Amino acid sequence: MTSAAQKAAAVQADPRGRPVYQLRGVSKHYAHGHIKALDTIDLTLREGTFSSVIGPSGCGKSTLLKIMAGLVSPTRGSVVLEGKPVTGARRDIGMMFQQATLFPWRTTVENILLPIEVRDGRAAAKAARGAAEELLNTVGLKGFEDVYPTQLSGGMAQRAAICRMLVTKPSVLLLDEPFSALDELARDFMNIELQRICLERNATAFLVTHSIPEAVFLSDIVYVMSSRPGQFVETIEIDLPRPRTVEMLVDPAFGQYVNRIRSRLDKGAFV
Ligand SMILES: Nc1ncnc2c1ncn2[C@@H]1O[C@H](COP(=O)(O)OP(=O)(O)OP(=O)(O)O)[C@@H](O)[C@H]1O
Repeated sequence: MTSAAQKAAAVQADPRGRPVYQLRGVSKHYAHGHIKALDTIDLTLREGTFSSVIGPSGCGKSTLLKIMAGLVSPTRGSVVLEGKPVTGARRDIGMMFQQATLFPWRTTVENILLPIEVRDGRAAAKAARGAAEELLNTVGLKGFEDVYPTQLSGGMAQRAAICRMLVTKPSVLLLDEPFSALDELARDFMNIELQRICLERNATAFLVTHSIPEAVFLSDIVYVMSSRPGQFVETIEIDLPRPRTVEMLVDPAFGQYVNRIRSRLDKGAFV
């Protein structure tokens, strides 16, 4: 069988989708081994799935995300994305952080085009302006192309940051508490936006969050992490229909998932 045929057979054999990201035995120590941040993480992210990790403060969630992004090297273990080891920043990875970090001297559209400008130069960024405007349109920021970040609300700035993440057409999205600085209403709205974007693009996404309802709302799979050194202590598949809606936040089935994760965190993740 050819490798393409083998791949197709493997996908057919597993209805959950093609493995995109694979972490095997990933551990991370800082300070010459004095701080053990992560311990033997195994993780497979499948194409088109949304996964979250939740755990106590300082358990190693951001470290895990940075290792996946190629920004930090693991002490042990391997990280493979689309069959190739992750050894540094990659074009096919999109990232979003708690703060939008837009440059105040650049307009909204210029901020969105920055990754293309840095990567491919000014001419390429100029040529991509139409695509950037299209993205702004899809997140409800039509008409804000030429305003400066100080004129955007927190939610609008994060929507611009989503566009900046998507403009290079990444195949995976790594999200480090992207909406935690927003108020609850704006956060619910942004989570619905994020879900829509991921479903439309069949994106593979991985989210770090402190919010149990947010993890349940967005995810197909939630990984519960122990306190440092972080290990996965439970993997919970969220079997709720998509698209998920705000009404589902008060659904008993939703509440059961939230309670299950909360009790797991109470029971062991903090010790
Ligand atoms: N560059 C570093 N050098 C030394 N120690 C570090 C470094 N980065 C993180 N740590 C330590 O590693 C542990 C895990 O940190 P990390 O930021 O990954 O946790 P986290 O789960 O994301 O925390 P939080 O939920 O509070 O954001 C912490 O004890 C932290 O102090």
